[in-house]
Amino acid sequence: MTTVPDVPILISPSVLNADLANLTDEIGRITHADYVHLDVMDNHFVPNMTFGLPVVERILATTDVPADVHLMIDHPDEWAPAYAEAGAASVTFHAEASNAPVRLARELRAKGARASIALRPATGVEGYLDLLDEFDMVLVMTVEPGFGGQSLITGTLPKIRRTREAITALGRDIWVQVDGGISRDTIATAAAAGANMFVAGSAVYSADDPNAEIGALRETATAAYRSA
Ligand SMILES: O=C(CO)[C@H](O)[C@H](O)COP(=O)(O)O
Ligand SMILES: [Co+2]
Repeated sequence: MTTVPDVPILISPSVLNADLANLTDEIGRITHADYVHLDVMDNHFVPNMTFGLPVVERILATTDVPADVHLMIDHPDEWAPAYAEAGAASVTFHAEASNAPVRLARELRAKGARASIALRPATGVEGYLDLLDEFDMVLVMTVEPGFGGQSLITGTLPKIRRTREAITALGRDIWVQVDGGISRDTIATAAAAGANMFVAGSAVYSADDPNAEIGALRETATAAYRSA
């Protein structure tokens, strides 16, 4: 982890585009990561399906890298607490899917996880600014959730900026995560807008040396965040 004034710069590789039949080995290739990002999809909230709690539990049991679970599922109020109970360091649920985001965040925190709320590209942050204190992180989706390997939607950058401004005004240590289309070409823009935690799937797993790629991403983001 690198820290710029008050803010840790964190790289969380997504295993979505890794070899899902060899997850232990694939996670073993990202030992320089701060977190491992686990995309849970249910084929209802998004038009794709990955893995669920039993697989996440096995990953948690076989890796020392803290897990950053991204739930792209309906009914997170019902399902998310089990991921915290299983030992995920951070649990992110979608604002669009939750009926009671504050209650759920409190439950996740009570179970020892960082509580995080995700916003699809079309979901504004304004409705959540008064609730920021209830969360440890806001995930600003930089692609439509569902698939890896997409291009970052630049129209999401103002939302990253607005979220960071509100957090700074509050004076709290709340992280801003970006997810989707993050690579050496785009990470500086997202960091300069105020993101401090970066999910990168295809950029890390298509690299010959995933750990070297993580280092390069972290270095670029740190420089961009500092100079913003
Ligand atoms: O949540 C996600 C997709 O919904 C993934 O985390 C994300 O897309 C990572 O993949 P890439 O870095 O290849 O865009
Ligand atoms: Co994700």
